[in-house]
Amino acid sequence: MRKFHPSWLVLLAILAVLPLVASTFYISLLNNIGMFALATLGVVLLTGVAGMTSFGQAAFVGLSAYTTAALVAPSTLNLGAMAASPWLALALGLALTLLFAFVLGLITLKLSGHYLPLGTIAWGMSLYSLFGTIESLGGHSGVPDLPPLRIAGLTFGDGPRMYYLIWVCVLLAIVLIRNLLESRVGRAIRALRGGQEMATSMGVNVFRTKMIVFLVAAGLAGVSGWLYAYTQRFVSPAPFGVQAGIDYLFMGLLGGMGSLWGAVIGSAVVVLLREWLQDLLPQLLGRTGNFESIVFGLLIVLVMQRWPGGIWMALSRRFKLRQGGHVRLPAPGAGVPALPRSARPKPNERILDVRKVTRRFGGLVANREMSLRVDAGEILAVIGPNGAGKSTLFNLVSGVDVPNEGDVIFRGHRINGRSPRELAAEGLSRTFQHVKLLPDMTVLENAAIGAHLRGHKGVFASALHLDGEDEARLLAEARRQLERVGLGHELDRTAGSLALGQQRILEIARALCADPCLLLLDEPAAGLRHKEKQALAELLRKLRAEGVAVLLVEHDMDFVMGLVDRVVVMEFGQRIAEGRPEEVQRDPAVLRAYLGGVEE
Ligand SMILES: Nc1ncnc2c1ncn2[C@@H]1O[C@H](COP(=O)(O)OP(=O)(O)OP(=O)(O)O)[C@@H](O)[C@H]1O
Repeated sequence: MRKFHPSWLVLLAILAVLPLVASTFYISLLNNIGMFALATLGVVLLTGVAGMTSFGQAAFVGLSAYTTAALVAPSTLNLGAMAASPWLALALGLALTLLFAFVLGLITLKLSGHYLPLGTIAWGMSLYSLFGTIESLGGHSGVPDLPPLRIAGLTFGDGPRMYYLIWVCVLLAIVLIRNLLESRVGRAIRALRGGQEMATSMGVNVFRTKMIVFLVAAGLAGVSGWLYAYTQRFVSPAPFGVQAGIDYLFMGLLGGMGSLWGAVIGSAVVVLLREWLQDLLPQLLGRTGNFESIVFGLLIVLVMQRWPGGIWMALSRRFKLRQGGHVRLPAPGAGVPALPRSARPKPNERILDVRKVTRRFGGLVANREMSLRVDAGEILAVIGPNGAGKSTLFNLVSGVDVPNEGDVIFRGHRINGRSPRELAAEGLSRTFQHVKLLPDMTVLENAAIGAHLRGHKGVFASALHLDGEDEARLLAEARRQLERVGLGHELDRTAGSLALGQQRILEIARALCADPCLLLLDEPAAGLRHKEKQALAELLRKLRAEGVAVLLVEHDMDFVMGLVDRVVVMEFGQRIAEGRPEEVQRDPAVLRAYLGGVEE
């Protein structure tokens, strides 16, 4: 059972008491804060957690609000008593919002860089225009006279009852999303920020995961829109334009994109400040105008400059609150059944066989008829001067790139053109030349991303916290691998606080969580101190003894020569030597390549 921090009780008590002491005016402000917070939670999830900037959240709120209005307002479709059911309005509002989000997601989520935010602006503008042009929905004048919300004989006006309903929705959303983010699916969502290459190499279906985030964010906007329609009892296009989409982003930025509570704080700051400034500024300046927008602009610049993590981050640092939620740390030896393992290769089984691969970039031949093989329980290093073609070869083997000619055979199967995700499922796992960890996530969570394909629970089970056993097994596996590589005492630390050497070892633990039979290491010793290199070499020897095949691309000769079984030397895209370290060190072609000449 998940433990709740005592501050939850305090918060619940405050939220319960507020409408009893606040005036009607402040209750309606609190209602607005709650509705904004719901939609902003979606923005935090999309932009803060998954790294996809969206200006289109307001349009989804509007879609749901308009669906509700169309069903329940007497001036619109007038579908009779059945259509006036708030549950039907909620279900249809959500369904339509999710359908739109799905279609828009299909079109825009494959866009990268600034094309995605531009895409969200485009659909935000289109939906806004659509709301204003449908005459049966009142055009730009909107839909008036929605009936109040009635559930189980109770009427929810814009007073305390509505307040409780809105804030129950907000708290429920926070709990469900928090559960989701601390699960296997949540780690995949958070991995999106570490770059698609890392996520996909760990077996994450990047497009599907983006779509999940997108739909969850749209669903939150949908609930917010439904509540909005019943609270305001009037729906017009104005609150759902691109400007409103920017406001949601501001709320997230002000509150803090790194935390779900940032959405609540940002919404509260914007709603309250706007209200006060709208009264105060005209009095101070002696004239009316949209002055609060100028103040907001300055405020955003100031907050971003002073507290780039937003107000929530600044507060939690000030009061030393824990960041990043509570990881479900598995107890050591807690009797959690181990995850099933794939069939182990036999000793000396041929794991990787690269046969005469050629890769051309225009007129440049980066790899020319390159061949090499790696067996189980063997460490092979590929070395060569800068530009020799090592990274190209690494990309061809890891599924990042496809050879023009030749074959890459992995455990007897040709894998040319297979995606890194498919290769991860087959037992090929990798680390990166420039470490790709999620610095704010714990060591344990980072490692557990590697076990993504070995878990099965999806979004609903995770959000409802019905993934207990699956999650316990994944985290126990992550713990086992961290102990295997010597990081068992750092489970709860954030990955960003580790030294580079430990980060590289953490990447190896993450790769091991996938239960690989081939480890691909891209310059694993780069930037390490002497002692860290020794620790890394020790670990790789241990893995070799356990039957793992290791292929590493490396520049550091001392590291390579003292560790590996065989070396392949490349120059100008070709293999110029292959053999045991002591053999290649004496090879005249190798000496020529490295020293520019050899004395006969
Ligand atoms: N995507 C690409 N497009 C065009 N040329 C490329 C591409 N990738 C690599 N090359 C070229 O292929 C050659 C081999 O590059 P590669 O990065 O594989 O060498 P390397 O041995 O890994 O070098 P380093 O040790 O400096 O990383 C270089 O001349 C490089 O400029």
